[in-house]
Amino acid sequence: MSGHFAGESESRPVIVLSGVSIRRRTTGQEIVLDSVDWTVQGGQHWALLGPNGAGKTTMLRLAGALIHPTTGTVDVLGHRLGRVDVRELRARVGFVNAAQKVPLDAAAHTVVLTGATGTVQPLWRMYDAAARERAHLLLAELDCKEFTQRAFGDCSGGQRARILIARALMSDPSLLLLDEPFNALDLPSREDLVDALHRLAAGRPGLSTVTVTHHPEELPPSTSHAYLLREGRELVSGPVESVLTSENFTACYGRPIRVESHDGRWYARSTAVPSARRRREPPPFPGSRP
Ligand SMILES: Nc1ncnc2c1ncn2[C@@H]1O[C@H](COP(=O)(O)OP(=O)(O)OP(=O)(O)O)[C@@H](O)[C@H]1O
Repeated sequence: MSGHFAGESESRPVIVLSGVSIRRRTTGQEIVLDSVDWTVQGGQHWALLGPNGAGKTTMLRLAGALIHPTTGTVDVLGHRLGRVDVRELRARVGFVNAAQKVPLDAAAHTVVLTGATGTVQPLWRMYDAAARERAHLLLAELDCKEFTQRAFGDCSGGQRARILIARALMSDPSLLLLDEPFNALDLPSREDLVDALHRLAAGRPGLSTVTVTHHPEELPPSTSHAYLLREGRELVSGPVESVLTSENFTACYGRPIRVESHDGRWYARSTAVPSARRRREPPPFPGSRP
């Protein structure tokens, strides 16, 4: 199965947003994205960060050909939105989000198979032996070998996240979009997923990924670039080490934040004393002198 459109090559950009704005008429012409430019090259691994409501998911949905811009142009895998059959294009992009509808009683292996047809329910007649074997291989690659026959609904949050990534890889996409894949994972599950994404990037040089997250701690060491978004506008973007800085995070979130990197991983913490804590003086010890 080929992961490329005819004429598509890894040296070409896989996502290009040029002067993209999005306005929501339903919310009184609210500007969701404002003149956003963004280029993702083949093999790059991007993190999209920014405060709640900054527009991260909207950018991801543009890259997944799920929505169109109000103004500006969006090219995905070399095809301009508005001039291409988006259903065909969507089938070439792996999209993972928590809202993905999945039958809870379906086995993990079945859920992965449905990625071949892009359906919620399995279309059994469409899956040949090669597809079934591929689903097994992807589950093994994502470290899910032991529970291939376990019902999706009985899997833990971390296991579910990895199963959904395996599902998204069934169509052999050259672009994988992950919307808050670490949501509600405990620490060991988070670390397993970080490790899985890192191995995925290392094992598939042609694959580009974009991960929306709130926490730099969730970024695998393979993350090559980052985009900081604030109120629908680019604050800064580029190579990860030039973007994930204390100065940029402080500007992005409007409070002092220290960002550090160790062994390829990233850590952020607020260095501000919350005003509520500052105001609340500790009560005096009973019997203590003023
Ligand atoms: N379908 C919609 N209709 C109206 N407004 C929308 C719609 N989708 C998103 N918005 C608005 O667009 C803005 C950006 O939303 P988006 O989900 O892209 O932000 P985000 O950075 O992913 O936020 P979060 O971190 O909270 O998930 C928000 O103000 C949101 O309310």
